[in-house]
Amino acid sequence: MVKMYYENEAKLDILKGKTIAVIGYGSQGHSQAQNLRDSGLKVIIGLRQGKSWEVAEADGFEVYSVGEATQKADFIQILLPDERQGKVYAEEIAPYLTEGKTLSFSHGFNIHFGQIVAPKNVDVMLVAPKGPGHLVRRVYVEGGGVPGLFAIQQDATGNAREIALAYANGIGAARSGVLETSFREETETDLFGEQAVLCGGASELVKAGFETLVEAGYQPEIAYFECLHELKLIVDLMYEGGLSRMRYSISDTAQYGDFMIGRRIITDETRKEMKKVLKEIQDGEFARNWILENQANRPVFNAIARQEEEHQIEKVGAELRGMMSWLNKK
Ligand SMILES: NC(=O)C1=CN([C@@H]2O[C@H](COP(=O)(O)OP(=O)(O)OC[C@H]3O[C@@H](n4cnc5c(N)ncnc54)[C@H](OP(=O)(O)O)[C@@H]3O)[C@@H](O)[C@H]2O)C=CC1
Ligand SMILES: CC[C@](O)(C(C)=O)C(=O)O
Repeated sequence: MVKMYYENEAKLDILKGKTIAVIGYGSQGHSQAQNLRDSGLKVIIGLRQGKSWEVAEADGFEVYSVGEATQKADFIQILLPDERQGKVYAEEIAPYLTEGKTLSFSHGFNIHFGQIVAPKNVDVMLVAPKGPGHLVRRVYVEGGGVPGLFAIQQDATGNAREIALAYANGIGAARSGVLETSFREETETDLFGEQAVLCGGASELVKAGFETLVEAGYQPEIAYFECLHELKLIVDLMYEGGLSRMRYSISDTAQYGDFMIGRRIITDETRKEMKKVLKEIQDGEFARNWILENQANRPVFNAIARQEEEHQIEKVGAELRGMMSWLNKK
């Protein structure tokens, strides 16, 4: 059984009195910064001028340019979009990354694919909550924590593991458990999960189901409830108690579909394609395509984003959710 670290083995002490610079104040940045501050640690924010800067100041943080924040900090947590990290690192972080500091990430993309190469005299690590940023904050405020991973790429100070675990505690991850991994494993599994299953796979499955029902003449509102809304409630059961908890709660008729029909939807073809996607992640083809797409100012990404906004499921969903006053819409 793999070892899980909890608060008792992930003491905050080594980060007490140190300055943590959270670089970026988006989904992960705002949640990690606020959790660390509420855990009693000193946090400053590094940003460019813009929307996030105003939000971080309104949330009561001292905000600096990325270079200034790096200069002032002992621990630098890079929470910028992956595709921008290489440039910002080279221009604004590397010049101030002096001996003994910690360079940390929540995803290993740039280190693993060689876009950032840190000097030998700093610690390099990742501490990654396994969940979306807004939930990292929400769950912490509720008294829990989103579980996390940590990995050490470089231990220049001899304290890197202790520091990583302290950071994991600060963001609340050690409340529910932190697992050790490597940059390679985190990067490849995270990319595979989000591309093939959680984001890519799940949204295509939802749209395919919705389109099938609507094309057959059923009301789009019914199709929305069936294929998108209820998915969250089913996944909640899996999250709380695995597939068996879902099976306990659903009807036997639904369970028949779970056993017999699901495998007609996720076929050997799909599994073959999943393996192909994983191979492209492992051999760097996916990283190259994503880096090149960004260098070309995202022509394909932008075109598909526009088409997706127009999808009927988005319009019907917005109307229905407008009637659900209890929903958290932040
Ligand atoms: N989203 C998630 O839940 C998860 C993300 N991660 C990882 O966390 C990291 C951050 O992702 P995420 O939180 O989604 O990112 P977001 O896109 O939500 O936020 C990015 C932040 O970086 C700022 N920023 C962008 N460009 C620059 C720049 N050139 N200089 C200074 N600041 C800049 C943005 O500010 P501005 O308002 O100025 O644009 C914004 O505050 C990534 O490595 C990602 O893989 C890991 C696990 C989950
Ligand atoms: C599933 C998407 C994710 O990998 C995450 C929330 O962990 C991301 O990078 O946003």
